[in-house]
Amino acid sequence: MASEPLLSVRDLRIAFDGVEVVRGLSFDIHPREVLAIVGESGAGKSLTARALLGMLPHGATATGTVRPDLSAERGRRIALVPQDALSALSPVHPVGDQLAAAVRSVARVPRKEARARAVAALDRVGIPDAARRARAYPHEFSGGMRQRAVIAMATINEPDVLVADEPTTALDEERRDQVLSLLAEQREAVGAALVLVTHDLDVVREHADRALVMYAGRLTELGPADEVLTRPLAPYTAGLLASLPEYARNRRLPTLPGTPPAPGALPPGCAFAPRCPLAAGECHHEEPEPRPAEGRLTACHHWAELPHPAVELFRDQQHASS
Ligand SMILES: Nc1ncnc2c1ncn2[C@@H]1O[C@H](COP(=O)(O)OP(=O)(O)OP(=O)(O)O)[C@@H](O)[C@H]1O
Repeated sequence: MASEPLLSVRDLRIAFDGVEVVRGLSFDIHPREVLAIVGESGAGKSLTARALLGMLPHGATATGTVRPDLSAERGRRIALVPQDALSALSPVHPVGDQLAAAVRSVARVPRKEARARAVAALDRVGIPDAARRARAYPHEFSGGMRQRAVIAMATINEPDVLVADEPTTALDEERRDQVLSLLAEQREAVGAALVLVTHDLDVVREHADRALVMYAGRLTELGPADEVLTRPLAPYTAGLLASLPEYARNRRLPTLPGTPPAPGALPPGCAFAPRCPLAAGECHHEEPEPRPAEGRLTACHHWAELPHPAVELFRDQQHASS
């Protein structure tokens, strides 16, 4: 990507009680791009997203750098799209007042102007009769309108970076698509980049420019989303793809056997080796570093040996074990 990065993360490490759960992660975020962070539960996706916002949970210690550090300008240059629209809004203040307060928290603008921006933001996300609705309380909004209101809140100050951590997990498929489309449209409207944490490869396919695949707190693969999803270079990415219903339909067993290692109980070498059909030799004693490969980064000693299509790797493994 030609542009100067908006944010550069270098050697990010996050630990609890001395046990590292994010283990030396480096990546950039470019202006206006959608970067999806994917991987199984526990991979460190949420903590990475929270580190960008300067919102790590109590007890976490972090080293490494995020430059520039936008966390002091949270709400203005970087903003969180909350997961749960209801709890993100205060029940005791009208929605428009909450949006106006978000404006005034980062800029000295007169109340009237903040109020006008709040109404414009509600209008922009498609809330009908926004001037009147701005005076309503969250409980007077439907679920869909609340969702719209929190997206308006996240984008009202036109941040450079939006961070959305599984923004649609609690929603059914139809609502999920609506919220993601609205988020995509609003991101475009304010010109922000989006860091999108998700389990859902369909969401990545549809909405992301680049995909950062994480496994056991490390970068496994990073590259253009369509390339990563159609021709993965890392066996772990291939395993995630092999688990999709479109590939798994005709099989009796889940196609990515096993579970990720617990933090603090990592195998020697590559953390994915115990689940990897290609693991051999150095995989069991040397953890692979992310290296450039075909215009991407991949952390695998054997990426060049992946079959095409890569999901065949897991089909073969299944036949061998059944
Ligand atoms: N507050 C905490 N205290 C202790 N350990 C934590 C805490 N938060 C996260 N962890 C541990 O850090 C690791 C990474 O957590 P993280 O939430 O970033 O994973 P994730 O990839 O986002 O998973 P999920 O998809 O389930 O949200 C996990 O092993 C988790 O147990």
